[in-house]
Amino acid sequence: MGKKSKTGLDPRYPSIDDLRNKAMQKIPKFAFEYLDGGCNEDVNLRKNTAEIREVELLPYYLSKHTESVMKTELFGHTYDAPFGIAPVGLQGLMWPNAPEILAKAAFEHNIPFVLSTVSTSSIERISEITEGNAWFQLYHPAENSLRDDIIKRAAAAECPVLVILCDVPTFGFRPRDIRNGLAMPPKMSVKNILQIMGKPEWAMKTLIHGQPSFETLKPYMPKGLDLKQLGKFMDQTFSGRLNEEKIKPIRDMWKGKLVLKGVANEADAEKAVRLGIDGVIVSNHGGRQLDAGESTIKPLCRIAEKYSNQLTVMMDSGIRSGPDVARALASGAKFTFMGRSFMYGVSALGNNGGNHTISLLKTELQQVMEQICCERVSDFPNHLIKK
Ligand SMILES: Cc1cc2nc3c(=O)[nH]c(=O)nc-3n(C[C@H](O)[C@H](O)[C@H](O)COP(=O)(O)O)c2cc1C
Repeated sequence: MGKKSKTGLDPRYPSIDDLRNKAMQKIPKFAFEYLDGGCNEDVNLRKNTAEIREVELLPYYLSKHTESVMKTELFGHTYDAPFGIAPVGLQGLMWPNAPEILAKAAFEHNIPFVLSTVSTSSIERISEITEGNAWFQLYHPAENSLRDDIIKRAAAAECPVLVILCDVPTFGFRPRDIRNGLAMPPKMSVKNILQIMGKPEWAMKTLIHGQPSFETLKPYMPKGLDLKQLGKFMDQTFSGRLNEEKIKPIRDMWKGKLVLKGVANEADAEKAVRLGIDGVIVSNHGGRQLDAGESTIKPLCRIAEKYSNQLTVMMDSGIRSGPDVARALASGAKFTFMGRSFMYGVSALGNNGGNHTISLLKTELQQVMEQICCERVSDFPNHLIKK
């Protein structure tokens, strides 16, 4: 651990970019490129952050200011900050034990942690760490019996929010992963072994924690699958294409809050309202699915304007700083999520990565709020410069 600054931050990493650079040094290339990349030519990946950063905020320096508070009420819970940790698959491949490290940090900071179906810790373990506060993201199973079983487990684990995903009807086309022959567990090609040998801490920690595996799915997987069989199992088990017929029974069965993630236009938001969904995450999966699509800030503005009174409108994709969170909130998001930012943090700093990244984002966001004289998160839209 480096020396701590007054804010509790490690002064060597005062930005998400610093954490990204450190993560690149610490983890094998195949794992870093899986985390860092978008799809095809990475056009949408770059646009996500670039276009959020075109949003400008107005400061009101002479206004009366008492205090700036970033606590945010969402689905009946008051979180300490208006951002959470988005679901990320294969987390333990990037850094051993990553989902548990991040879930613990999220719990301690009182922000939401969302566990992916294909993460490397189980629903039950993450629920234990977060005392039943973690959300769960469901990849849609092909078989109804599997769907029902996983939903029952999420309910038994007391997850308050179930997130269903509509933006993965097909696997994204990701040239780096194809070149790297990315597989779970990692393929032991000569190239990959050489990459692992160059990252001794990652290799040692992976040895200690064991090879990452899909812990939530373990009960349904035949034992001893080789790589080819594992790929076939995943293809047969999940059918990512969501539609209204598939959502209806989930809505009937799930008594908690239901969130649709991956919404990218008003027509799907309209359907979400009709289906009785509680909230949407306007998202393009961090630019990993449709390179020719819009950056998320654009549909966010349209969807928030039209549906904020019927749905809780949230957003992810491209957010890399406190000012970015502020820009998204000013553009109409009630809450925001980040995927890569937290994974860079945990890959760079291990056990302290979650805590450091959350503290960094909170410090930056607090500074923006005080700078522009914004006392409550809900006041951000009053600071938006409309173009
Ligand atoms: C490596 C990686 C794996 C992901 N896996 C999942 C997943 O399993 N389920 C899911 O709903 N979203 C997944 N996402 C998308 C994130 O939940 C989130 O939408 C995205 O990371 C937001 O963009 P950002 O990384 O720019 O913050 C993944 C994203 C990344 C970077």
